[in-house]
Amino acid sequence: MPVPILLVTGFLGAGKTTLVNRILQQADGRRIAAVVNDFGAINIDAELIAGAEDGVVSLANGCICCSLEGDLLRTLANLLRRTPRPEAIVIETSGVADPNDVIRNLMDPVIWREAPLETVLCVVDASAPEAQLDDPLFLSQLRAADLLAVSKGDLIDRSSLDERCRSLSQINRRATLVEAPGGEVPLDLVFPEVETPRERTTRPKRPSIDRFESFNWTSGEPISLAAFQQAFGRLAPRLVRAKGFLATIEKPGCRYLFQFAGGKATLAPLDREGSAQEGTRIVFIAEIDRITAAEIDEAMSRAGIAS
Ligand SMILES: Nc1nc2c(ncn2[C@@H]2O[C@H](COP(=O)(O)OP(=O)(O)OP(=O)(O)O)[C@@H](O)[C@H]2O)c(=O)[nH]1
Repeated sequence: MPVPILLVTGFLGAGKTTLVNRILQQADGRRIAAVVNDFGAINIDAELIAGAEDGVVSLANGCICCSLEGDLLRTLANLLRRTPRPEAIVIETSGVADPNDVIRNLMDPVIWREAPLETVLCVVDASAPEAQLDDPLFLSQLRAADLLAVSKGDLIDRSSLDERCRSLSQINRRATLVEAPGGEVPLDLVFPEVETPRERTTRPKRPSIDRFESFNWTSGEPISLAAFQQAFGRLAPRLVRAKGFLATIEKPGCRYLFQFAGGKATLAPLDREGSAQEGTRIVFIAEIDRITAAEIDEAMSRAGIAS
């Protein structure tokens, strides 16, 4: 039996991992394998994906549309050799990935026969500034999609959400658009169980342009939350995305998930046992030349935090 692939794309911080988690929670015993691509060297997303019946494979420190394309094909081949085989495979691209390049690789005849690409889903942050609609990477992700899942509608008013949905549908008229608050999407749209997955056309590969860079910051010791907030406040204006796990002095034994996306920072306790020992690991993502590793270290140490 061929194993259908769901490809999840979307801009940095749009809500891809949140949506993949919701899908896996609804899987109801179906053996779904997840392949998760983190642009940064620290595999945060793979740790946040819980409940993949058939396991999570993490591809970190690069992008499956370019530097990690061989790793993706090898990973799929390994998943397809498993006994029993997964019933479906979800691939979450990194937010910097151009899905066209991933789709072209998935159209490799051997992969296509065994694991046809069934659905390309793009998660779109409804609350992102309107300027995002002109961003070439965003447009590439949007246009490649069969299904547009609009997240973060709760952060804007109803008429702005309707307006944004209209604009998105105009850019990609072929795609089905659904609102996906907190990553919630109807499973029958995600896995439509079509007889013959549709043929896709992709544009020729373009030379990859390095537009974003990531920085890892780690500390084996618990850090002061108040100091971190102070340091992060200085760094935030130059960042597109940040995420990571924090062990804090204020709450020993508790580990936090830190998220910065769409200009908003959140902190939530993680309820994973034994995780406090793992210290603090944060990935910062910025447009190239907006910030340096030394400036991140300097902001941290100025707030009294040592790596
Ligand atoms: N308010 C609100 N927040 C959301 C929604 N969906 C996701 N988020 C939040 O947005 C932030 C980023 O979500 P992720 O799911 O990690 O985004 P991502 O696209 O996987 O991020 P990258 O892989 O880094 O590109 C997190 O803090 C989520 O909790 C939503 O519908 N509403």
